[in-house]
Amino acid sequence: MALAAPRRTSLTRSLARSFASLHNAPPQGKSPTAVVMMNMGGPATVAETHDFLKNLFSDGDLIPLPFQRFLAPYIARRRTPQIEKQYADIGGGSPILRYTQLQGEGMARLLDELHPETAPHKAYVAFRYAHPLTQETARQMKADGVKRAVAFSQYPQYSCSTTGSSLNEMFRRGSVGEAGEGVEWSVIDRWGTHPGFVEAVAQNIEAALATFDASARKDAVLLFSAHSLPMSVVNRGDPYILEVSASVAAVMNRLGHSNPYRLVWQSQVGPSAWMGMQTGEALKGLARLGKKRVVLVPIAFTSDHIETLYELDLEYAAEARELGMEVRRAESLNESPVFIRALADIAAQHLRDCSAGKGPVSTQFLLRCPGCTNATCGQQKTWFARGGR
Ligand SMILES: C=CC1=C(C)c2cc3[nH]c(cc4nc(cc5[nH]c(cc1n2)c(C)c5CCC(=O)O)C(CCC(=O)O)=C4C)c(C)c3C=C
Ligand SMILES: [Fe+2]
Ligand SMILES: [Fe+2]
Repeated sequence: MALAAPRRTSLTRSLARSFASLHNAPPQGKSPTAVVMMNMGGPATVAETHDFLKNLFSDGDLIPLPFQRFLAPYIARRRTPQIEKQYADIGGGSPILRYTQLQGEGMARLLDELHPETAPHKAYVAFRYAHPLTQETARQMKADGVKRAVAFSQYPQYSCSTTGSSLNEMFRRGSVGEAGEGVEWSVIDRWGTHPGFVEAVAQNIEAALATFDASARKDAVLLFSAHSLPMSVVNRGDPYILEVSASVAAVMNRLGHSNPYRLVWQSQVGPSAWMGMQTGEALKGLARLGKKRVVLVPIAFTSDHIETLYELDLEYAAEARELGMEVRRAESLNESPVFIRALADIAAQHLRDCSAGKGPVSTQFLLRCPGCTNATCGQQKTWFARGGR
């Protein structure tokens, strides 16, 4: 199939780089407090898919491969056509940069009001596999003369394969001065039960439920769907499964348990064992049991991506319709003002805690997975716990 022309052709590499810093330029003389929005990123155009996949498969914190330097480009090349088609089908690229930019700008503006002591705040985007890459953002921070920086994971729930990988990369860059000399760092590593995040998700579920006939609404099953994790990662003690479950429990409490629900897992890659039950299988099972109304709820990512726009909306929704089901999807957090306020609140509380002497990292952050053998994880945690020194 011919690929659709990229819709966001203006989102080229150079433009993406200029998005590394988002907020208004700080007043002359006062260096900004950097709030670094860390996430995996996605190809802004179809043409960037190969580089995105190559960076992703080269990351030993996400996918440890034998002979990684040789195998990663090979796997990326082979996988590119299939994934290019998916990005073409969702409109020509990933919207993650656009939404992270919008969320970061809104957050920084609110943060100036909520915590004027550390103003001006400036949001930076640091992606692990797409532009602006962590190293590009680090250089921008150095150019801006940043002296105080908050590494703010944009994954609500912590996994060593996601947040851990982003922090490892920032540690590798920051510890050799790429973000500037003597920068004081602190970390926001997880916030999956923050009331503002929970409220934003709950409101999107309520909006989806409202589209069903009033008489049928109460019977609809809420199917929370999160990116799965290989069992090898789960079994070394990674906290992601627990933390996603805690998010779901908090959202259901906020909804007053208005509907029956399950947490299921999507997007597994390759032949190894992954956390289940898989979202597609769960839909089939519910249809078999006569449960024909479902709301799919993305719970582990803060904006749309191929897992929502392609896998949930195109693949699973089509399959479910064939099974005679009525499926809705709760909107991703994207431009939600409730969510943007939550981000600002999380950052403000963190800065208050730092000022109160509670230290640059959370207690939970310091505990490595019991089965972790990745030396960088240990060095990275020690470095951030010392404020980046
Ligand atoms: C919380 C979210 C995510 C976790 C946890 C996660 C773990 C994880 N992912 C892979 C392998 C791949 N993931 C890919 C794409 C992708 N992954 C996430 C999120 C999480 N991944 C997102 C949002 C995306 C899509 C990005 C976008 O559209 O903007 C891919 C590439 C696509 C593909 O080839 O299918 C791979 C590969 C592993 C191995 C893993 C845990 C160890
Ligand atoms: Fe993934
Ligand atoms: Fe780890």
